[in-house]
Amino acid sequence: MNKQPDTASDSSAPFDHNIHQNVTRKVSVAVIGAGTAGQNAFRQAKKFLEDVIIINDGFWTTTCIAVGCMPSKLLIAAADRAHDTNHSAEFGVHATARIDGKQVMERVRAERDHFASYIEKQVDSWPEDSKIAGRAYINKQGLIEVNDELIKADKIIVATGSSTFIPDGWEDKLGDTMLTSDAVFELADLPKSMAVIGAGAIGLELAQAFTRLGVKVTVFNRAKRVAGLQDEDINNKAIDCLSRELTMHLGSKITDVGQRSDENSDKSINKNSTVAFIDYEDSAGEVQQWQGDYVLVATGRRNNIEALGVENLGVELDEKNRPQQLDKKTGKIGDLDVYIVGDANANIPLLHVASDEGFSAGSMVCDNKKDAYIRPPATPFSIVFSSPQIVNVGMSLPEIQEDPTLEHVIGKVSFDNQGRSRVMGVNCGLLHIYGCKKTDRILGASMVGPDAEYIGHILAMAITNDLSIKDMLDTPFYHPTILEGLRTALHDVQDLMEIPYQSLDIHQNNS
Ligand SMILES: Cc1cc2nc3c(=O)[nH]c(=O)nc-3n(C[C@H](O)[C@H](O)[C@H](O)COP(=O)(O)OP(=O)(O)OC[C@H]3O[C@@H](n4cnc5c(N)ncnc54)[C@H](O)[C@@H]3O)c2cc1C
Ligand SMILES: NC(=O)c1ccc[n+]([C@@H]2O[C@H](COP(=O)([O-])OP(=O)(O)OC[C@H]3O[C@@H](n4cnc5c(N)ncnc54)[C@H](O)[C@@H]3O)[C@@H](O)[C@H]2O)c1
Repeated sequence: MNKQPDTASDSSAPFDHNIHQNVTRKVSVAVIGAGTAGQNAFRQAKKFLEDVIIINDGFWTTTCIAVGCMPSKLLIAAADRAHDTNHSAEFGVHATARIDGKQVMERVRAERDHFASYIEKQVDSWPEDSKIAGRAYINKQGLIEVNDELIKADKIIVATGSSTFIPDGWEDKLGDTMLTSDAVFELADLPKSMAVIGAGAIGLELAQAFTRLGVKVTVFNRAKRVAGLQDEDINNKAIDCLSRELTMHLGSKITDVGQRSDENSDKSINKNSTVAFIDYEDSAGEVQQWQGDYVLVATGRRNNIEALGVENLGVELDEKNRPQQLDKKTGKIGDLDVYIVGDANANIPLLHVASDEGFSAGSMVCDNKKDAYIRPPATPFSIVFSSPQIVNVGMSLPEIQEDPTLEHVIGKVSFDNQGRSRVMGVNCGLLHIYGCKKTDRILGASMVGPDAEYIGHILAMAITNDLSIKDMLDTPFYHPTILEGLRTALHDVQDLMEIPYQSLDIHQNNS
């Protein structure tokens, strides 16, 4: 736990280094948090500066590898194998998967540990005196308290990540029947049943994976929305595709959660014979109850900043603990010598963003910026690894609609009958591309459908590199691919444009 503010040495002046205290170290740069953002920041700063330290509480192998991106994708990989085995009858291939739950979970952990070992090796190679294992707190004097140390740093990079948000009281009420993404990958075996609360990225990915592995999963979400989709048509299509295999109570209101003893419960899962329950009102307002082995709480994540003491450095936080005056390119806060990067700044809590921001902040703290490379803020881009995948790129539809100068058109393609998607039996989906009428450029896109991760990458590349729709349509699309669906949507955008397609005329006039 964080230490409390040192009231004995209270000071109203932020970052006041003149206050006499028993400083144990003075360094140029302190990085707090050794996840992806912090490790990148440390490595980059260390290239140019000797006296850089990194302080971390908990494991040093990053959230992404230990409990995030990688174990979740490993579970999905096993689930997809099972799903394909069990759903090949339409191809005339009949099989039933025999799922060994213990082996599934063991592989998830073994492969996760394999990835973790590379990070461990890297951290091991850093000088011992530059690493401190412990929870940091920034005191009223702007000094870092950690273990028995009091550290004065000229520049501080905060990379403390985020944690699962659990609604008040649920942890106590659910006890051992509650899971979060931190605990779920430690399950020794697959349970029989599970509720997943939250239909965001974490909830959807894990709910579908466990369903495909034979667990009876029920998803609860308070909004009639999945993955936070903001384009109604795409949201409705995603609900349509996903609900073909997932039981989802969208628009439901949870009124209570808890655990109770049940003699019929599976003792191999729960030695105390307890089961979890959820009292809820369904979307029609009917009072209902769910009962099962576990409740996986996936109700969002919050940045780890509330009790860190960044206010003592002069950082202002809003009511949601988001730092004000954040330079999204570098993580720098106003003109302070403070950088807040990765999930800690609550801007875009995704791995590639944490990685880039950490690298940029690590470059910024070096005096010799000649060798520094500040990465431009990435085009917004997210993928939910459900089947079908859900992707958002660039500006969202509400953002575009808010700006009347962005005269937009929406190019569409359905994947329900798209050639290759149908061949592969993955034909459920919809892509919307938001194009700007005047500039022939893509403003953004939202999609649910097969191969969405690749379509998303192509669209992100087009937006980042300012490619026109015409540039994209002049690029070959191989036949038969799912990506041909992207071309159909681009053609649809073009047909709605005020700029006529001129490729042939231009070439002829110039020759
Ligand atoms: C289940 C799950 C699946 C995900 N899947 C994806 C995905 O597929 N793709 C994707 O892009 N993103 C995914 N994410 C998000 C991604 O994992 C995060 O955006 C990313 O890991 C954040 O990195 P970070 O460096 O900001 O924080 P972290 O890696 O969390 O590092 C923060 C570190 O700071 C430490 N710390 C906190 N407070 C203190 C303190 N006071 N003193 C010292 N140390 C402290 C923490 O213990 C931790 O070690 C997923 C997340 C989860 C939970
Ligand atoms: N593939 C990926 O890139 C990936 C995968 C997993 C996680 N992540 C990252 O992790 C972050 C956190 O993911 P998340 O899914 O936990 O959060 P989220 O904010 O995306 O989704 C939380 C969901 O829980 C619902 N919810 C909240 N409180 C509720 C309640 N009391 N009852 C019912 N529903 C409730 C919300 O309506 C929302 O739909 C994401 O924003 C993303 O940045 C990314």
